[in-house]
Amino acid sequence: MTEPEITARLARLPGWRREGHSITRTFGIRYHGGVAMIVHVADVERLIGHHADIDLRWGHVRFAITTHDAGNRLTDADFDLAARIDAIAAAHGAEPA
Ligand SMILES: C[C@H](O)[C@H](O)[C@H]1CNC2=NC(N)=NC(=O)C2=N1
Repeated sequence: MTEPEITARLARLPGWRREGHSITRTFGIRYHGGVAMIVHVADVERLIGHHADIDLRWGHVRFAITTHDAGNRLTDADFDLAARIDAIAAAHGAEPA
């Protein structure tokens, strides 16, 4: 993806931000709720064949997405997964953090 493409896709995903060659978002959620949310995300990841780097902490969970197969560059699949994570987060009552 070109830089203007990345900027345009990111603008349509409020809450996600660029961190180097990844896009990231943190949600507030209680620890065990975070575990349940991650299981749900993992099911969707398996379906679409694309996986986030996930960091679960006490009270929040952070997702970082890049395409490893493309040499850690941002691709369409990253933004697709981000939108799916937003939907799952909403279903689990996760708060924007
Ligand atoms: C064979 C399989 O599709 C690849 O290894 C997939 C799996 N999930 C992946 N997820 C992410 N984020 N980047 C990848 O390059 C990637 N590659």
